[in-house]
Order: sequence, then structure tokens, then C-alpha cells
Amino acid sequence: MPAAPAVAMRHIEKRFGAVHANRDVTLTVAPGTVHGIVGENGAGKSTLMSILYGFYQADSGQIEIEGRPARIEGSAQAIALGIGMVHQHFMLVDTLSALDNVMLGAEPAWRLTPARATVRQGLQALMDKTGLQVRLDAQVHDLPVGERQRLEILKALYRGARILILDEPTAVLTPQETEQLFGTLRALRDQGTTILLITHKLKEIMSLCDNVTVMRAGQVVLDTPIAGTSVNDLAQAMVGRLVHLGRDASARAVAPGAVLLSARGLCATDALGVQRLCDVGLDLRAGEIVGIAGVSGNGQSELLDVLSGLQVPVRGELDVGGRRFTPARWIDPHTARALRVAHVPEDRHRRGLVLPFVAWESAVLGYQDRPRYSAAGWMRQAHMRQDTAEMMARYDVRPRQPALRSSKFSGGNQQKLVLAREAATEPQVLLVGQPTRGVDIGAIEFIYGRLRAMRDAGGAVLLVSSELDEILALADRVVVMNAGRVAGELPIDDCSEQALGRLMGGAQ
Ligand SMILES: Nc1ncnc2c1ncn2[C@@H]1O[C@H](COP(=O)(O)OP(=O)(O)OP(=O)(O)O)[C@@H](O)[C@H]1O
Repeated sequence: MPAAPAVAMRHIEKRFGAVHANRDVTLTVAPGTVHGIVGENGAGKSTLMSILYGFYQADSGQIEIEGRPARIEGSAQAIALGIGMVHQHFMLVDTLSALDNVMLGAEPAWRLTPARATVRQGLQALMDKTGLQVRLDAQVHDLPVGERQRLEILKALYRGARILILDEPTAVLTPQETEQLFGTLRALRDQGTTILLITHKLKEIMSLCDNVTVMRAGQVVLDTPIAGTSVNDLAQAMVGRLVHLGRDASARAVAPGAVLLSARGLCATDALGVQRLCDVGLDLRAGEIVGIAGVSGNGQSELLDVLSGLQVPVRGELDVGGRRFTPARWIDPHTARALRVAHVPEDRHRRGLVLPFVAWESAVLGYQDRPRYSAAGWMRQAHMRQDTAEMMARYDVRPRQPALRSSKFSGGNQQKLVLAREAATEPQVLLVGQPTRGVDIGAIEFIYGRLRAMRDAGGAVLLVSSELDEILALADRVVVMNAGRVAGELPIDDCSEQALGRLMGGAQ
């Protein structure tokens, strides 16, 4: 007799007010397999997994775990059933050590906290078995993202997870960290763990998963073994049409025009005084997209921060909008906007939006003192709402509700809202970081179209992305950063993954 499914969710229904997030969803996951869940932003993937983890309760439907009916009313019950979840935004306490993070909340209610030595021993054994290496005594805020994620997985396994849910685990990882994670997940699967993986990266689904479920508008539209499908089939099932994400050869930029932004000799340090940018110079011309490639953490984020006025460099010069800035009087975000320099930040939660604000408030952030939005000290809310509704229609932000809190939109829809806001002022220079992180392929195609349109209208776009495919699809020339310096620059026609990879690794 075949083993019972590790997870069977049947006829799951979930509504949030008017939003029908899950409609009659049935999902069956075989034990010891990696099961992918894909779908557009807002398709209902996170909702379904949150129901499985007890974070939300379904309005109706049944759940069976390893063949037994289960009522999961909270994460404690999910954990008791052997379910673990690694969220997109990690649930760790930054100021505690890795070891303390595992101990926190792991103690059973009926007895005292287990001794540190016992937990340490248990974790060490798990690390040896799974290859998930974490420095247990380091404080979480000192750990790189990949190591924090390993800690989250380790924490779930330590609590006995046999079913592991990962929500877009690679969105924040470098390609190397992604490879490492996949190695671990394959090993865990071979040891019998069942893995549910939400991702927007269809190549990842093809390389890692045994089966995949595609969701669209709250429903399951395809459920298939990987062997019977392809990236194109999945894309078509997700968005209902063919998607083109490659280079758009027919729409190459005309020859670039005047220099719109010029930076020279930028040097910047972080809060601890460590040098992050070292003598970086850059010109952005009208009608070009300049891609900044590099392994994350090599100065790209600091470059965006310095150019957008969020950070003052220790040395360097910036010419933009007919003005020159030096560290004594550096550009600030307000001035940047006045000079038609817009910024789509890498971290939409911390810098792009104010999550408790409703969408129409987030959609005018930074622009609220424009005459259209403020008169004699009063906010002109009607204009803000009206413009937000138009932005939402133009950028297909779903649900189209300007009065919904920003936090209630799915990640991809939040991203579209930020981009819509920054594009609304028709900037001359657009500084954009990780524009499609967590965004579905249909929306990626749309965002690529918007960025190209801004370039074709004579704007200059600086694109920082950790996705090499994205840079190759969009950029007209590519600047590679390594250790805070410009390691080299290549016109797009000379860019191969190998050539870029060499520069990213520090070769000249
Ligand atoms: N707490 C909530 N209150 C109101 N609406 C919600 C809530 N959580 C989710 N939604 C809505 O339910 C729908 C499904 O959202 P969900 O987060 O499950 O999508 P998703 O497929 O995971 O999207 P993404 O890929 O962007 O993360 C969306 O329309 C979302 O706005």
C-alpha cells in the first residue's frame, strides 16, 4: 500500500473580506518529496501555507497530516504535528545568539528550559547530519542572510519538523547561497523530509522539485510531476499566456545622449567604519539602462544609498540636475526628488512603504508636499486616492483597493505600488534596486516593459540586481562591482555569464 500523503489539504476555502484568497484548493504532497507551489502575486500561495502552519484558519475544508485528520489552530499545533515553516521575513531575534534563538520558545510548557549544553549537542548532531552549518554563538545580526536562513531551517528541524515549508527562500540569497541551500534541501529530502517550496523562479522548480502545483486567482490550475512539464508550460498556466523575459532585441536603446548623472571618486563607510565604497565613478546618460552586477554585499546597496541621498559618502562628487554635491553638502532624498531623481529601494518593507499606512498613503510617500497633494497645510486626500487608483490600474496592482493597508498586499503587488509611485513623476534618473524580488513572472515582464519605456523616453536607469538574467535582459552596459570597487565595465554585447562571473569574482 502506498504511504499516506505527508500533507493532504482538501477543498480549502479562505476569504479576507471581499478577497477570495483560496477557492476549493486541494493539495496532496507525497512524503519525502519536494513539492513546488507557484503562481502570480496574490494567487493565494502564502495564504494556503499559512493555513497549513496554523497562522490562519480555513473557512472550510479538511487537512490530513501523514494520513490523520488534523485541526491546526496555531503554530504550536503545527509544530506538534511535525510541520515547520521558514518565512520570507525571518522570525529571529537579532540581538540574541543563534543558540538562544533555537532555545527561545522551544521549551515544552510542562518542564523547564532544556540545558544549553543539551540543545547545543542536539544542534551539533543535526548540523552534522544535514550539513546546515551555523555559528551557534554568533549574534544573529552578525550572521549573513544565508546563515540566518540555515538557522531558521535548523530551528524547525530541531523542533521535530518532518514537513518543511519554505516561502520564497531564494529571494534574498546569492546564486552561491542558493546552490548551497538546494544541496541541503536535496539531502533533507533523501533523509525523508517532505518539503513545500513557494518560489517565483521556475528554473528552481525544474531543478529541485518532484511535483508542482500552480495556483491562479486562489485556485489550483495545474498539478503535475516535474517530468511532465516545462518552464513554458508553468508560465502559461500561471499567467494564462506566454511570457517573454529575455532580452528585447527589437527595442534596443537609441545611442545614449547627454550625461544626466555623474559621480566621481565615491568612498563610503558603514556604521562600524568599514569601507564599503572605494573610489567609485559612474556616468548615467539619457536613454540607457546601466546594470550594476556583483555578488550582493560588494557595495551595490551603498552605491544606491549614496546616489539617492540616503547616505553621505566620506569622499566624492556628484553632478545631477545641474548641481554639484560634495560630502559637506550632499544630496538628500527630498532634493533628489526635486531634481527628478527617483529611487525604488531594495527593501520595500523598510524603505519603500510604510506597512501600516493604507495604499494611497504609501503611494504618495515622499511626494506629499507637492501642490497637487497639499494646499495651505491640508492634505488633498481626494487627489491622493484618485492618483493611487490610477496607478493601481496602470500597474495592475491587486486588489485594486486604495484604502487597504499596505501590509495586506502580497509582496509583488507592494513592489508594483512602489514602482508606480516613483515612475509617476516621470523621473529623469531612476535608481532601482532588486526591482523584481518576490515578483511573479507576469509582473516581471510588465516591470521590464516599464523600465525600458523610461529609458526609451530619454531617462537614465541605474539597475542594481542580484539576478544576472535580469541584468542581461535589461542593461545596455554592465558595471561589475567587487569589494566596493568597480571591477570592470562591459557593453551588453560583450557580456557573457562567464565574463561577468570572472569580474564578479574579482578578476580584472
Ligand atoms: N491578512 C490579510 N487581509 C486581507 N487580505 C489578505 C490578507 N492576506 C492575504 N490577503 C490577500 O489574499 C490574496 C492572496 O494573498 P497571498 O499572500 O496568499 O498571495 P501569494 O500567492 O502568496 O502572493 P505573493 O507571491 O505576492 O507572495 C491577495 O489578494 C492578498 O492581498
